Amino acid sequence: MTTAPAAAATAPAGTAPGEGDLRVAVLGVGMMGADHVRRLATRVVGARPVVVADAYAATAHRVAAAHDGVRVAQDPLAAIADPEVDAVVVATPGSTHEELVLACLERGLPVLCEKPLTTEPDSSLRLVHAERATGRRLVQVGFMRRFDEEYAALRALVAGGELGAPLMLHCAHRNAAVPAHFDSEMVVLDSLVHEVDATRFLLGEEVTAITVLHPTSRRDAPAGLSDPTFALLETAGGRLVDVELSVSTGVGYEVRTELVAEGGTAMIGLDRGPLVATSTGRRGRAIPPTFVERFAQAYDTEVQVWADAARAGTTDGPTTWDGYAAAAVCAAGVASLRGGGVRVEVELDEEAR
Ligand SMILES: NC(=O)C1=CN([C@@H]2O[C@H](COP(=O)(O)OP(=O)(O)OC[C@H]3O[C@@H](n4cnc5c(N)ncnc54)[C@H](O)[C@@H]3O)[C@@H](O)[C@H]2O)C=CC1
Ligand SMILES: O=C1[C@@H](O)[C@H](O)[C@@H](O)[C@H](O)[C@H]1O
Repeated sequence: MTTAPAAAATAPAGTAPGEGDLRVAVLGVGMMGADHVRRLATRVVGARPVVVADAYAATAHRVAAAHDGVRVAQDPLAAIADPEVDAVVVATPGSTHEELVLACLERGLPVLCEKPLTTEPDSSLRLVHAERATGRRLVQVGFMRRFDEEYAALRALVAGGELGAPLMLHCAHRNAAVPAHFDSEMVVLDSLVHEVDATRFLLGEEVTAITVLHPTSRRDAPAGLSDPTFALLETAGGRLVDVELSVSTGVGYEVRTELVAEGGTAMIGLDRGPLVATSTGRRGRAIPPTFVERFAQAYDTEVQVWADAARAGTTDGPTTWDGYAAAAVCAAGVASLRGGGVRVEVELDEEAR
């Protein structure tokens, strides 16, 4: 199991390009990729974006034009082969990750691959082996919650023993909306995958079985989507984790985790920011609209940790094994869903650990 990453130095706003900066290619500059380009250009110290690539050339040109010194590569493989690129951020959809990460490994480039590492365990396992064959750690998987201050604090509480032995986690994961192509299996592969990694991170043990169920769907759920989804994870130590995933609430972005332990409970993810009271009768804290706002600090720290390690010739953070283990749980989750909510045991190739 990966240990907690060292806290990174907080980057000052607006970092000027410098000699010795890590020159980064960002592949896929949709929502996350464009956000990572902005972060590399303005907040991460010692790294800067130099090349972007996207299946839609117009998207790549629009993102490149917003930042000085960023070129557009013809395609992602050309960006990876570019001699002026030292490291790569992969932010294309999960189905494309295996080919792109393999190309980075072949060139010996450090890579920050957005979650999920891949969308099936077999392809993730191939990346575990391919990275190992290089003799180095080169891949950090984008499970950014590990870098969120609240998740780190909850993990420290568990590790410090103040709450006694953990018994259960209650998790809520709510999106106001998801893209039109999202179906019920993507909720498992793209959204639940974060809760799987958070479980492994917080409890320090593997998930061994999963059950995924659908209660009555909200009537206004998008076509192809039964919403909400309920998942029950069982861990190697006999702990239970329940997860409610709602991805079309229309409200905002809410991610909560409550730990139940022998000696007490602890909850993270309550609404943040100032408590506002207005003459119009509103009183309360704001709910962030999306993950971009809720996890802004986590993404910044994640990319800074990655860049610092890459410049030092190492890699930190979630590993290909973490990506593989999460993919194996999610594949079992999809099997559970297809089987109408049956309990499915998770198969892990322990020899590859
Ligand atoms: N860590 C987190 O909280 C989040 C992670 N993600 C992950 O980031 C990745 C991207 O997600 P989004 O930005 O939301 O998707 P998006 O659809 O907004 O952006 C993806 C971009 O990749 C481009 N693309 C697709 N296939 C390509 C290919 N073969 N070569 C080059 N470009 C290609 C698309 O044209 C698009 O511009 C996914 O792996 C997703 O799971 C997404 C949202 C949040
Ligand atoms: O990774 C993410 C998205 O892809 C996913 O669609 C959302 O449900 C998650 O909350 C977000 O963090």
